[in-house]
Amino acid sequence: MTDTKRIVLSSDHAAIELRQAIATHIADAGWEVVDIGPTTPESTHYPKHGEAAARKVASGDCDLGIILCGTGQGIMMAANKVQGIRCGVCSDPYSAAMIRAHNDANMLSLGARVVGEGLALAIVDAFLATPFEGGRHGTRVDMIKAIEG
Ligand SMILES: O=C(CO)[C@H](O)[C@H](O)COP(=O)(O)O
Repeated sequence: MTDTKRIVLSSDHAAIELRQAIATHIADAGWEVVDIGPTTPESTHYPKHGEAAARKVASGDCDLGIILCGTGQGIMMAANKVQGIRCGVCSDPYSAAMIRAHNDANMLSLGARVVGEGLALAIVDAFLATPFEGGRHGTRVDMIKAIEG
């Protein structure tokens, strides 16, 4: 585990069970979990949940975020509209490690209709265990930040 501790979780209706499994898994591993729901299975709209989680990270209230929808794609798109957010969708642990190591991603997105629970937990573990490498990757992340203005 890095020294980052506080993780916000959110999803739409397609990913409530997987989100709750991830919350339990990372809390058991010692992370502080801020699960902002939703908790009921009614159909909802992923942009508002992606934005809400992203604002927790962008404000500094949380260090990292994990968000989920059916594919992980829509909620990732919403989160990335918030200034300061770098969120990637991952379906494998290698990519999850690399978005931390090379891209300094502060949010991970998962598709609950794409990955099963075991793979999702492995992806989350890789994301949370990997620090940003800096160096040449810092130059490139600074270029991403400059696009935001
Ligand atoms: O993956 C998603 C967005 O990228 C959503 O979870 C998905 O579009 C929801 O679909 P439905 O309303 O049919 O459950």
